[in-house]
Amino acid sequence: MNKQVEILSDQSALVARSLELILSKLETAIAQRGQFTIALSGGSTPKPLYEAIAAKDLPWDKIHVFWGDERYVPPDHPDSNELMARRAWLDRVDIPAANIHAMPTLDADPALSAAKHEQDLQEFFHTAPGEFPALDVILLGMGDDAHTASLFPHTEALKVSDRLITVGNKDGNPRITFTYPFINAARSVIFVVAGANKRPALAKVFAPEADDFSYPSRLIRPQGELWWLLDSAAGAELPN
Ligand SMILES: O=C1O[C@H](COP(=O)(O)O)[C@@H](O)[C@H](O)[C@H]1O
Repeated sequence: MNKQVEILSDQSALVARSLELILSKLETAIAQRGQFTIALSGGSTPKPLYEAIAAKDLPWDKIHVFWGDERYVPPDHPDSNELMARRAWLDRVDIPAANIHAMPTLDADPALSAAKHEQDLQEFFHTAPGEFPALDVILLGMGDDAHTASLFPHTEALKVSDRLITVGNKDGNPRITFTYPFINAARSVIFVVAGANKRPALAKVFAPEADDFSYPSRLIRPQGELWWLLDSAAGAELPN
């Protein structure tokens, strides 16, 4: 694992650096493999980044968009991660509908949605059950409880290591989420984290010793690159 930590002066510098890094991974992926695969995070932090990506002139037909997690709500619900990304980015550019690989959220049983999405991913990446394909970039956020994607502290999703997709649990409400081994198979994992409220969780995630099940972002140890892009409010108390 190649881990890099950058602390950016403010939110706009954080967005600019995140954009620069993603565009460099996109250029390499398209030059080497003819397409770029990226999984998006939800929450509030990445919205200005998605708006900045939408303003670029990119080869949209070669870009495939996935989500690292989704709230179990219809795609037009205000809490939907898909809706946020569509409004901020995808609805503003000429990306083919077939390149948008949203997580299903309309089944009676979230486990069925997770299984369907797993199958979709296996078909897209031409992988067999039990194999973990490598996305070019997985963007992640981190909650102030150190959750990432929908891998929440002390939940069953943290024990799932034989699948790509599983059902997360946020205070009793289901979510759909990438599993940690699937995230760890990515070529680049990029955390984008902002705000002073994230400092205590970051201290635990960066500590040499702490419990992975209490601080799930610690489980993210990818085979490829691991980037932590932080604004100065989030990164203020990290050791140099
Ligand atoms: O619930 C979620 O929260 C995390 C962190 O969100 P933020 O608003 O603190 O940036 C996010 O990464 C995840 O995708 C989302 O579903």
